Amino acid sequence: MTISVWRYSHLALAVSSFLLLVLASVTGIILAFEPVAAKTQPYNVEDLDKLTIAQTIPVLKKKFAEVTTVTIDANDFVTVNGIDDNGESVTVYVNARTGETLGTPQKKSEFFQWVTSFHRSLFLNELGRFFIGLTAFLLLLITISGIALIIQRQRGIKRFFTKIVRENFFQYYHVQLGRLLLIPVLLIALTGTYLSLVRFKIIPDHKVTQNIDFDKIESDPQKDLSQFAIFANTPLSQVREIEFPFSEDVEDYFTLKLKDREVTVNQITGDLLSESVYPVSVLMTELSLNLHTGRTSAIWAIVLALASANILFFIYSGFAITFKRLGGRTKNKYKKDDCEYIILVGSENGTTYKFAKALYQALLKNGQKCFVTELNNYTTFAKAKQILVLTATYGLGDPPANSKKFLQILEKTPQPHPVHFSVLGFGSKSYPDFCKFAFDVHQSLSMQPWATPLLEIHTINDKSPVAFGEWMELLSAKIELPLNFSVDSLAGKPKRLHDLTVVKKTLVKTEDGSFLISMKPDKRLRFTSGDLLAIYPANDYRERLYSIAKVNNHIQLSIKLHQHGLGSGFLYNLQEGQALKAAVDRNPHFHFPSKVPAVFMICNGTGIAPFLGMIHNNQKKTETHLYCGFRASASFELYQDPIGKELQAGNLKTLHLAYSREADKQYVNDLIRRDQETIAQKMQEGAVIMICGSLAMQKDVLEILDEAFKRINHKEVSYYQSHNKILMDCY
Ligand SMILES: Cc1cc2nc3c(=O)[nH]c(=O)nc-3n(C[C@H](O)[C@H](O)[C@H](O)COP(=O)(O)O)c2cc1C
Repeated sequence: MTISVWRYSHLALAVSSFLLLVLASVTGIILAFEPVAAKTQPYNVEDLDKLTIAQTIPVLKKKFAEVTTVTIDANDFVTVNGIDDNGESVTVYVNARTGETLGTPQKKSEFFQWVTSFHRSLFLNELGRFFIGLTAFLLLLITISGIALIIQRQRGIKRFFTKIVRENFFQYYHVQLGRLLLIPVLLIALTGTYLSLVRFKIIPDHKVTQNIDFDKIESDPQKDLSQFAIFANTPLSQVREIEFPFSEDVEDYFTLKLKDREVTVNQITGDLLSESVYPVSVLMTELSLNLHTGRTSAIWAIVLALASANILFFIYSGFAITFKRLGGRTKNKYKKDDCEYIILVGSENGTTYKFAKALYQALLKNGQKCFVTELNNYTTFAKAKQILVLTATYGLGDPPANSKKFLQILEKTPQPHPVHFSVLGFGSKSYPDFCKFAFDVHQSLSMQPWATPLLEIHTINDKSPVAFGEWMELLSAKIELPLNFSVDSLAGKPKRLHDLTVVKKTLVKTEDGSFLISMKPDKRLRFTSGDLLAIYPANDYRERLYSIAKVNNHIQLSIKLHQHGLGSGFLYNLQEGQALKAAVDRNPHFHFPSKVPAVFMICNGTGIAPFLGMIHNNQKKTETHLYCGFRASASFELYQDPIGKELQAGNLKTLHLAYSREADKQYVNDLIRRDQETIAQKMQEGAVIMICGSLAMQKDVLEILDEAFKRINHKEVSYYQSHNKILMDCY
C-alpha cells in the first residue's frame, strides 16, 4: 500500500476521533492515579500466593461470629462480610494471616466516580458507551496505520527501532515517542475495544451455572476445613471470592470463585460438588480490565498515564505536522495554459512549497505569469517556456508522496513546444541518497527531446535559505529578471554563534589555491571531525559551510581560495590572532565510525579536510586507508607533513594518491577501480567507506563500487548506503 493511503487513513482517523480521544485521554490520565493511590493504603496483604484457603478460613472463623463472603480485590485487599462478636453486620478489610481487622472500605471517591463514569459513557449512557467504544477502536486503527507509516519511513520492519534523523521537533518526537509507547497505546486501544464489545454483548457474557447432583451429596466422612484438599491446595492469590454456606445443612456449600474457574465444595467432606472452568472470553475480559485500568500494578498504571498523556501529544504534534504540510501551498492566480513559468513541486512535509511560493511571488512581482502545482499533476502547458522543478527526496532516494507518478507521466506527456527546465533538489546529507530523486528528475527531463536545461541541477541541504538564494541568483541571471525574496520567511531558527580566534593560516602556494586555517574556540565547544563550520562572511544571511577537522582541539579547515569567493576570501584575509564568529552544525552521519574492521576514506581536493582530523584522532588505530585525488603533486604538499606523521604513528595504514594532470593522469576513481576487490572483501567484513569532495567524483566512485559489489558481494551499493556503511559528504 502506498504511503499516502496509510497517511490519509492515519489523518482521517485522527480527525474523526480527536475530540473524543482528548476526553478519553485526559480522563484516562486522571484515572491512572486511582490504582496508584489505592496502592498507598495499608490494607494490602503480602504474599497471598503463600497463604492457602485452608490456613485463612479457620483464622477468620475464630475472629468473626459468622462469615458470609471473603473477597480479594485487584489491590490484594482481603474483605470480610459477616457478623462480629457483638452481632453487628460488618464489612472490613482484614489481614488474612491473622484475621486482624485493618480498616473499613471507604466509598469510592466521588471525584474518581465522576471521572470513571465520564470516561466510560460521557454521561450519555449507552450512546456515550458506544462512542467511547468506537473511539477505542479508532485509536486501534490509528495505532496500526501509525505502525505502517513508521515501517515505511524506516524502510522495513527490521529497521523499526533504528536511529531517526531529527528534522523538526514535532516530526521527530511524533515518531520517537510513537515507537517508545507503541505497546501501551496499542494495549489501551485493544483492551478498550474488547471491553466495549463485551459491554454490548457482541462478545457474549458467560453465566456460570453449577450443576450439582444433590442426590449424591455425602455427609461422610466429616473433615476439618483445614483438611479439605481444595482449600489446602489453593493459595489466596488464585481466589477472587469465597462464598460461605448459608447454613450448616449438608446441601449448602462453599462457592469458590477462582481466577480461572468456579467450584462448589461440600462443607462437611470437602468434596468437589461441581466445577465450571471459565471460557477464554471471561479470562480475556479480566485481563483487559487489568491492563486497561492498571488496577493490579501501580507501575503499569503510571505507564498508562504516560501513554495517555502521549496520546494528547500525538494529537497536537500530528496536527502541527499536517498544518505545516498544507500551510505552504500557493493559490494560483493564472490558469496553467496561460503561464510561461511552471513550477512543479515535490514535497512530503510541505517545506518545499514554502520555497516554491517564494519563487512564484518573485516571478509575479516581475509581471510574469506563473503556475505552481505538484509533480504528480504534470501535464501539458500550452505556453510554458520554463519548467522549474523544486523537489525533495524520501525513503531510499525515492520521490515524495506527491511526485510518485511524475516520471511515468513525463514519458507519456511531451510538451507541445521546446521548453527550458531547471531542477532544484531539496534533501538532507543525513540520508544516504542525497537529493537522489531530484537527480532522477533532472536525468529524465534531459532525455526529453523538447527539454533543454537552463541551469545545471542544484541541491539544497537542510532547507538552507542561503543555498536557495544562491540558486535564485543564478536563475535570475539566466532569465534576466531580478528575483528577490525574503530570507527571513524561509529561515528556520537562527544558529548559535561562537567566538573563535585564528591560530594558524597557511599561504596559497599552488595553482589550485588551497590553504589551511586553524581556529581556537574561545570557550568550550563541542565539535568533532566531519561536523560543519558555518560562517557569515558579510554579516548577513549568506552562510558558507566548511567541513571541520579536529586537530589538537582546534578547528582546522582546508579551503580552496576562489577568485571572488565570499567565504574563502573572507577566511584567507583573516590574520593570526584575529577573531570571528561561527556556528557548528553537527553532522553525525559523517563521523568516524567506531568498532569497524577498516575504514576507506575517499576524497578529492579539499574534501580531504575532515579526514585529516579523523586520522589524527584515530587513537584506536582502526585500519584506515586514504585515497585522494589532486590535480598535481604540488597540491598534496600542503598535507604531506601531517599525513606522513600519521602514517608513521600507525594512525593511517595506507595512502593512495592520484594526480589528474601529472604522470599517469589518474583520478581517485581509477584507484578505487584498481583496489575494488580488496575494498569489496573488506566491506563483507563490515568495513565503512567515507566519501568527501565533489558530487561528480562521488557519482563516479559509486558507479565503480556498485559494479564491484554486485559482482563480488552480490549486493548493490544502495544496500551498503542504507546500512550506513557508505557515508558521504559531497557538494
Ligand atoms: C523520512 C525521511 C526520509 C528522507 N530521505 C531522504 C533521502 O533519502 N535523501 C535526501 O536527500 N533527503 C531525505 N530526506 C530529507 C528531505 O528530503 C528534506 O528534509 C526536504 O527538505 C523535505 O522537504 P518537504 O518538507 O517539502 O518534504 C528525508 C526526510 C525524511 C523525514
